[in-house]
Amino acid sequence: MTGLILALDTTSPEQAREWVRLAGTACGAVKLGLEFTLARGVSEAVATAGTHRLFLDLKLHDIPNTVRSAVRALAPARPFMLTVHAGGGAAMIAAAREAVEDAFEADARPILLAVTVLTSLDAQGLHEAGVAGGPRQQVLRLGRLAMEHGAHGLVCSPHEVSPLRDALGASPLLVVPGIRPADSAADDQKRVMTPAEARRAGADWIVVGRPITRAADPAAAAAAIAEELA
Ligand SMILES: O=c1ccn([C@@H]2O[C@H](COP(=O)(O)O)[C@@H](O)[C@H]2O)c(=O)[nH]1
Repeated sequence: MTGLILALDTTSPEQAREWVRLAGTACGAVKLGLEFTLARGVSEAVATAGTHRLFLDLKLHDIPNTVRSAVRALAPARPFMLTVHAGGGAAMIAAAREAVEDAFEADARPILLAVTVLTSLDAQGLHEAGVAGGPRQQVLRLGRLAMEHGAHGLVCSPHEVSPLRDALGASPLLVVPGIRPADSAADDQKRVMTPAEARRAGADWIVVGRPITRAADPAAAAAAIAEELA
């Protein structure tokens, strides 16, 4: 069963709430990230998510001590999921996990996700950043590292779901952006698949923003994606 997380990329709480209303029961959680929280703060993110499960996608990436403190600071928000960059390394991921264990109440611990390789990067983008090997190789390397050092799951593109399952088995929760319905125009997302393809690959959750929020009819777009996942 693959769930839909709606990415609410806006600075406006009113707009975010309206998208959630339009998506209705199609979405199983909502994601608020840097754009919203830098403009409005974490408390407003919590208020905007309302009764929906909140994925706080802050992609923390700093020295271990700073990330540990930042994760601790998120405890009052009680997010359902939160993200760190796997590229921050073993000690940073372990520090984030320590904070999840010691700062959150047992029934409110978030799922700690490590972002492997951003879905906006293709082989050329990785090469320009000095990474030898393609996205698949790098995702597998970082995915293994993150899971060995305390992450509960990984953020990856739909193209790496199957290789990750082969390498790491069923236990990592795989959360997958880079989702584009068939016939979508090309944009900044480079490693993409349709919702149905991601479901067949074995994604636990797909993350979808603009294909819903920028659609002429967001409610219909969300319903169509939910249908592909059913
Ligand atoms: O590798 C990553 C990690 C996170 N994201 C986030 O997902 C959504 C995708 O939105 P779309 O509008 O569907 O492209 C967005 O909030 C990103 O910050 C990602 O795309 N890729």
